Amino acid sequence: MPDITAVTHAQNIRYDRKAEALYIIDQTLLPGEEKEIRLQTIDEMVEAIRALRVRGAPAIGICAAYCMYVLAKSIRTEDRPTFLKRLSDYGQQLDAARPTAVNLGWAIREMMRTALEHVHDTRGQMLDALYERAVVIHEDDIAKCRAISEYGLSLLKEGDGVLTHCNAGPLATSRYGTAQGPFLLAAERGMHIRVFADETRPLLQGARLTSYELQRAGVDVTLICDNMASIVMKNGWVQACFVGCDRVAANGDTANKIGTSGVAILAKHYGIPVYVLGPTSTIDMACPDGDHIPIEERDGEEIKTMWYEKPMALPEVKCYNPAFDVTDHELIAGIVTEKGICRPPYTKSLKALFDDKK
Ligand SMILES: CSC[C@H]1O[C@H](OP(=O)(O)O)[C@H](O)[C@@H]1O
Repeated sequence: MPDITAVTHAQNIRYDRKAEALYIIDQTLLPGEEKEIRLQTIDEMVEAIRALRVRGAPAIGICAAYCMYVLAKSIRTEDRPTFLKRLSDYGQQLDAARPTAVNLGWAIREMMRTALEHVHDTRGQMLDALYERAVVIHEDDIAKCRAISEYGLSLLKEGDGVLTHCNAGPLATSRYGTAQGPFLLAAERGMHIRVFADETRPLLQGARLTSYELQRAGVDVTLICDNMASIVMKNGWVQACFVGCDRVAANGDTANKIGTSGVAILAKHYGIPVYVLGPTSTIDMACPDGDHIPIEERDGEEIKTMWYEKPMALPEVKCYNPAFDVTDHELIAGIVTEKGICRPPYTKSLKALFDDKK
């Protein structure tokens, strides 16, 4: 029996205030095992982000915010300059774990700003402020994902087919998700949307996570290999593509999981609109275009051996394993944020989002 709420409200990141402990669901074990692990030390936190035990731009930011609180509590000094230096050093180690998702650095800077704002308070008052900021970052994302899901669903009608790439559901965010949020909202409302989920080589976020989330929520999901995207589009089964984002540049160029730009190029060929869905915290107005987005490169073993009983290539074979690529803004029909759907020209429509903040 589908349990939509169990999916939409899955606690991928949980801070236990009584136990004073930070827990995450280890996403590297899904879908076979749903296991919480505790993050206590900087090394455990960096490893968890680097190994994608916690992953997805918003989720990484939320986790980093709680990590900064946990680390602040571990700094035993009453000398405030020393405290701030040590917390800043921890923040730099966390930020270096993965370079592409802008939410990570954004959350760390937000926590450092909070520490500075309370530098003349007592230690207890500062720690309370840091905890409260982490909770606000977490709860804001819940509200943002809900709004993004509503705007995203407004683009679809009963019976539509949608192709998605990688995972941008509750596991990658807080609740509902971004690119997958509209599908869960549709399921809640009894609306039939057919989702084609790319497996998303090499780490299989689509196979392991998206199909796991959508199947359990009772969404009509079909898992395909990445090289099948063209045929499902050609068959007329796809009316739109919904993808997440890790960093959106000021001109609308968007970094997302490797393979996204290929999906967008295919979609343009078949006349299918591509929508990027993500919170404004993923938009980097200081980044002029996609050429300025740092692209994380990962270990080639993720390609050659990670999922196979026997290696699929000779050990000496070179690999190229970028974790993301950049989709040109001209291939994007709209960028769906919690503030609404931005349409081209993005240099204007994205800027307007932040002008609203004033
Ligand atoms: C809601 S952001 C999800 C975004 O993050 C994923 O990357 P990763 O699995 O490496 O953290 C992917 O790019 C998704 O679109």
